[in-house]
Formats: sequence, C-alpha cells, structure tokens
Amino acid sequence: MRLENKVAIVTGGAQGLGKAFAEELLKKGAKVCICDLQAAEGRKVVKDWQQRFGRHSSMFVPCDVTDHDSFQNVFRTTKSRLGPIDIVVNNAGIGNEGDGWQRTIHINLIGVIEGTRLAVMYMSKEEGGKGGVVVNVASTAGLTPVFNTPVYAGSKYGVVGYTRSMAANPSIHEVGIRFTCLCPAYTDTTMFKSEKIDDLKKVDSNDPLVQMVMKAGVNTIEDVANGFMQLVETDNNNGGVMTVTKYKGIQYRHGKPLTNKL
Ligand SMILES: NC(=O)C1=CN([C@@H]2O[C@H](COP(=O)(O)OP(=O)(O)OC[C@H]3O[C@@H](n4cnc5c(N)ncnc54)[C@H](O)[C@@H]3O)[C@@H](O)[C@H]2O)C=CC1
Ligand SMILES: CC/C=C\C[C@H](O)[C@H](O)/C=C/C=C/C=C\C=C\C(=O)C/C=C\CCC(=O)O
Repeated sequence: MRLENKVAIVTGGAQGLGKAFAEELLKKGAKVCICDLQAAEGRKVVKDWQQRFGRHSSMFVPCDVTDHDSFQNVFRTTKSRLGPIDIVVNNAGIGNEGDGWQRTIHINLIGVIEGTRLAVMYMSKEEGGKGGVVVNVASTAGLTPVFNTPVYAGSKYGVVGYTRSMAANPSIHEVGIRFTCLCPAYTDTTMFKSEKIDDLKKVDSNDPLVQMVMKAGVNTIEDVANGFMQLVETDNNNGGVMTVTKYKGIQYRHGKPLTNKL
C-alpha cells in the first residue's frame, strides 16, 4: 500500500506505540487522526505534527474506545475533515490486573472489536468504501501464556483470534480490507515501565518474571514501529500475525507473506 495521501486513524495515539505509529505514517505522507483519553497530550502532539507535516496533516479527537458514540465520532469527524478512511490502527490498551480488571477486557478486546466493526462500516467496498487495512495491536502475550498478567493475556489472545477470524471471511475480497495483527513482546514504553521490571532486576534476577523478560528481551519503540510499517505497506498479508521480539526480530507466524517492493 502506498501511503501518500492515505487517511489513517490510530487509537491511543497520544503516547507510546500509537504515537510512534502515527508519526511513521505522517513521514510517508499519510494524513492521521489520533484519538485518546488524554486530550491535552493528544492536542499537544498534533500541534507539533501540524508544524512539521502541515496544518492539514493530522488531527486529534478525544475518545474513549469503550464508548461507542465517542468512538464513532472519531470516524465521522476524520472522514469529514481528512477524507475517506484507508487505515485503522486499534492500538489503545491497558494492563490492569487488579480491581477494575474488567476494563482491561473492555479496552483491549471489546474496544478493538468496536474499532474493527467501525473500520468495516467506513472502509468496506460493500459499504461504499475504498477498502483498506486494519492493524489490531495485540502482543506476544496473545500468543504465549504470561503467568503474571492472565487478564491482559486473555484480552490479547482474544484480539488475535478475532482478527484472524475476520480475515478468514470467504467474501473478504468483496470487502477489500486486510485484517492484520501486530504482536510485540515487551517494549520500552510507559505501560512496560509500570511493570517495574527494572527495579525487580536489581533485586532478584532469579525472579520468573525477570527471566521471562530477559528471554524475550525488550524492544525499542522503533523496533515495533518498523514492524508496524511493514504490516501496513505489505499488500498480500490479510490474516497476517506479526511478532516483534528483540531476539527474533520481525516475523510472521503461520507463513510469511512476501513483502512487496513499493
Ligand atoms: N509496551 C509493551 O510492552 C507492549 C504493548 N503492547 C500493546 O501496544 C499498545 C500500546 O501500548 P503502549 O504504547 O505501550 O501503552 P501506553 O500506556 O504508553 O499508551 C497507551 C495509550 O492508549 C490510551 N488509552 C488507554 N485507554 C484508552 C481508551 N479507553 N480510549 C482511548 N485511548 C486509551 C492511553 O491514554 C495511552 O495514550 C497496547 O495495546 C499494548 O497492550 C503490546 C506488546 C508490548
Ligand atoms: C500488564 C501488561 C503490561 C505490560 C506487558 C507488555 O505491555 C506486553 O504487552 C507484554 C508482553 C508479554 C510477553 C510475554 C512473553 C513473551 C515471550 C516472547 O516474546 C518469546 C516467546 C514467544 C513469542 C510468541 C511466539 O512466536 O510464539
């Protein structure tokens, strides 16, 4: 997919991976709407991008992906201000395992399903759209058990299964949308820092969590953004599940689609 003048929505784009994904799309000439709970941060980020990439390059819409009306407003506003939507990145996520764990499922799984359904409504050729690509951000915690975050892992397993099932639709060619999944391992963002693993490493390198992280390694945000761009730009990867790990790099599971030369 050539990205020049394409229109993208990135949820959870005010910081971390979502912000990085949006910035890489802007660098390739796409126009991007980010949505997030963090309105002040989101507006600050977009103000910087408008100075760097042009006043009409990007926009921010405050949104809670668990609130259907607020989420639908993102699509409606993006289409009216930037044009028909080509790319939807369901990235927003949290990692709460304690009180209020249900919100982890609501944001990480139900929010992704909501965003994917809105993407079909706005991009499907059967609905008058131009087709496009959906990138649902899961995690390697959606592919392998993670003993200390079972709720989070459950939400991410759900994202992988849901996304692959959407891609398996026999009439997918009439819909004209690629459904893909991005599964990074640990990545150095605010979410990862909340795990306080670095503090743990100082105390007990025999801790099973430390050992799991040491085995998987910790990605930089750039490592994951590189995988993300490959996922978006490769045209024949419907159903593709991409892992990004420090020790294996970028890999597709279930067979590796060719990376088309743009
Ligand atoms: N950091 C890591 O180690 C990994 C992260 N991931 C996934 O990548 C995605 C992004 O993670 P990070 O950038 O690390 O997290 P982060 O915590 O740095 O950023 C998440 C963003 O999502 C926003 N957000 C949270 N709930 C929201 C809601 N209900 N509606 C709208 N926006 C909301 C937050 O305000 C924040 O700006 C998440 O889905 C996460 O599960 C996957 C694998 C590894
Ligand atoms: C509460 C959540 C907070 C932080 C967690 C991070 O955000 C992140 O999402 C969690 C990642 C967990 C990864 C756990 C194990 C990773 C293992 C590997 O990457 C290596 C093994 C398998 C890779 C998957 C596969 O190809 O089978």
